[in-house]
Amino acid sequence: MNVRELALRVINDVNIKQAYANIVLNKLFSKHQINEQDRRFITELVYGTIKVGKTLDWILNRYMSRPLNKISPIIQDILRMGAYQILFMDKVPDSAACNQSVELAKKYGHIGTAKLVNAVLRNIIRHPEKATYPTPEEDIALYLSLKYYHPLWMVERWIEKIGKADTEKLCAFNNCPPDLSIRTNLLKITRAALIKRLHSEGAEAVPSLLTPEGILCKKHTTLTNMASLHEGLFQVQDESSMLVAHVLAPQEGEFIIDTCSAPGGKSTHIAALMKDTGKILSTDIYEQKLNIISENAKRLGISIIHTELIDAQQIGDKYPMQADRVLVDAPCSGLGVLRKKPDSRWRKTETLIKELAELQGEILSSAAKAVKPGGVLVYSTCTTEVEENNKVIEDFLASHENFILDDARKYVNLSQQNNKMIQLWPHIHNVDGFFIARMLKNK
Ligand SMILES: C[S@@+](CC[C@H](N)C(=O)[O-])C[C@H]1O[C@@H](n2cnc3c(N)ncnc32)[C@H](O)[C@@H]1O
Repeated sequence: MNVRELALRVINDVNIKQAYANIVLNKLFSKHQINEQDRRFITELVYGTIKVGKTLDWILNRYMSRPLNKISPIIQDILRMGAYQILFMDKVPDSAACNQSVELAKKYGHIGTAKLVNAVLRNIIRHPEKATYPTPEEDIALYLSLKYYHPLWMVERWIEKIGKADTEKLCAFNNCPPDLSIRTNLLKITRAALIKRLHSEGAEAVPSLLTPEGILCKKHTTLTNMASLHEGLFQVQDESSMLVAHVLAPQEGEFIIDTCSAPGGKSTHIAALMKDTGKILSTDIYEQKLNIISENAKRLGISIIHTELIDAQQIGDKYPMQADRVLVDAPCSGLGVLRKKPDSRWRKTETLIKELAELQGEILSSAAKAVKPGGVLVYSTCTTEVEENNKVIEDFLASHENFILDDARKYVNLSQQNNKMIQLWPHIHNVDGFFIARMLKNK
């Protein structure tokens, strides 16, 4: 199988079986002997074709006499991949993109489909000017959705909530790959010493302005090759996610419950802030994910984290009024972290947002019961959507009069926040979109 055929198999698995691109790619790379250059080509082709998604379909339909979705799924993917190489990959000669796609169409279809693929792709090469979108004046939502490869419903929702200009900035931001953000393990090393160490390992590292332990790596070698990672000197974690433990403000010796905790980014941060004293109960609903928390804790030299398989909706009944502080880093739609996973934007739906909001409310109510009187409850998500954020908290406070909203801004150094609840926007704060609310239990 050549590289394009391998990429096609991955794309087809993602589009037909709803497989996760990173998982299929990892499996592929562990099964086949593929050199570094080919790996990079396959990865770019797979992620690019999937990310540009519906925009490729729109373009292809402009060159086809019958709709793209009326032909077989594998031929659709061959066309998408071919069009992506022609229009978005500068280094691939058009003729190679076209000829190789025709070969794939022969193998996975018949002579008729091969002719179709040849005709459509040659037409794109000869007449690239036909690949146009509606103008912003004609249809701003469709224009932004096509130009920045985002689902139309998402763009419409954001235009309504934050306006056209911010929606455009947000969509553009989501298409830029992030720097690697890491958290210094202050139990083992200072941030300044870690930055020196990272430089010696070939990384370009600078301190984050948002948190005292954050570091941004602009250039670095493959993570798994970095000795400093294996020595437990840092944890990969976005800067905005690091703010959560600071808002929780755990104290040495306390008992903390972290309810939705895998893979343990926040649990291990909390442990470091507690100088590895006291106890943290880190729970999740997936056993295999709990193992990852334990592995991370071990690597980072943390002893106070205990894991337990438990649905967060039951945590309050199992540990009533026992914890000094409880963190609910809730399962969410993840609309704040779209830049991290090129295939994720196409998996989201508006229904998902509504369903999650219900689950989040239930988890929060149960978690509230686990907080001691006088204790702290922190709720966070990596989404920008108000139904999963402010609305969940407002509903919670309306039905739990023994809790009051604390001002989360007091615990972190943030500008542009005009509410006691923190909402970080990717295009404004240059980090993952995150929401953090802090509440105090008075009885
Ligand atoms: C946003 S992630 C947590 C990230 C984690 N706090 C960290 O900082 O590394 C949400 C987690 O919630 C877990 N989860 C989903 N539904 C849950 C439930 N009903 N009870 C407990 N955990 C749940 C998921 O398995 C996932 O690991």
